[in-house]
Amino acid sequence: MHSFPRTRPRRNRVDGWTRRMVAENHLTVNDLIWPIFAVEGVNQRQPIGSMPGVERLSLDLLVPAVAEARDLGIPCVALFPVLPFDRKDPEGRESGNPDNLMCQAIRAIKREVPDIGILGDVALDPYTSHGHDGVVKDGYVLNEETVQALVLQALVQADAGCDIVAPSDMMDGRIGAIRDALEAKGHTLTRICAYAAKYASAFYGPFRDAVQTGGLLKGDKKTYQMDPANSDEALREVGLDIAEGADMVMVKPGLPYLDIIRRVKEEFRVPTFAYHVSGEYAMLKAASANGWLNYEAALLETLLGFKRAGTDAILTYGAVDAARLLRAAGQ
Ligand SMILES: NCc1[nH]cc(CCC(=O)O)c1CC(=O)O
Ligand SMILES: [Mg+2]
Repeated sequence: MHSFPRTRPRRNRVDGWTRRMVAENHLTVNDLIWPIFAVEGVNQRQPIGSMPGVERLSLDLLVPAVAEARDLGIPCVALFPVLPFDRKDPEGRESGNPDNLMCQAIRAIKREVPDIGILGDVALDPYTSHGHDGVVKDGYVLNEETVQALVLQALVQADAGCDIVAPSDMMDGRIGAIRDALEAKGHTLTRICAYAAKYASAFYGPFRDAVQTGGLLKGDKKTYQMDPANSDEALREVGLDIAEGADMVMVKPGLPYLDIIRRVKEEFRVPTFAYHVSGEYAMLKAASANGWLNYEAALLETLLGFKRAGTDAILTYGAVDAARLLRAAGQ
């Protein structure tokens, strides 16, 4: 005797309105943070070979691009400076200059586009002549000396009007040191987004092209960034950063670490961001350039995957593309 299934999951997939009604997760423009690269000069628009569609922009072009992102409803941009080599030194001292490119960019954006958030990257690698995120001695990145420099860097950015400082260096104790310094200087509402679980990843290659540190870097960052083998350690790192005063935590890279995002979110229930990093973006672009996948569809699916894993916001080079697609879809 033939029997029919009483429960047919396909019934709820039969048409668009049902699918919309039963969808468990949603991607909106409010989930997007757009990383951007600033360069010195005027009328500079420099494409980055390994990141098609991404450009380094001088401030006269960067500010209107940020205004466009604001008009699309993107809540926040993440700022990265690209310095000429002659402004770099072994200690990365330009990072603490209150009039450096980063601070100029923050002030220009706050003046012209006050209603978008600015997340300022705090790390020494764009400023050091060796490309490491810290002060190096005998081949080792010194912790306390580096933290001191990061505190100064965070303070000049906060003074310039940065809303969120985001240490991406992975030194121990830097969140507490930065929090204390911000409080002492009256920056009580400046938020800290900790790159809490940042892995020593092969997916940062195109970013190092973008900030022109790849050719400088000797060795790797394995003595400070995390081992991709580890997962419990990510929870310890996140726990420490929250205890030290982080307002938001980040997992980086994104797709290969969705399990980490899920564990962090379930364990701590704090605002949890993911960084869909340069190499992940480059993969989508390269495959779509070959006609092997559809960039738009794969981007939106990827970003929705971050939401499903428990992410509150996603740093992605595709933020403007995604915002336009969401708007066109009426979302
Ligand atoms: N402070 C370094 C930094 N900040 C953001 C990225 C990578 C971002 C990306 O790949 O998109 C890196 C690279 C690194 O650790 O070498
Ligand atoms: Mg840590």
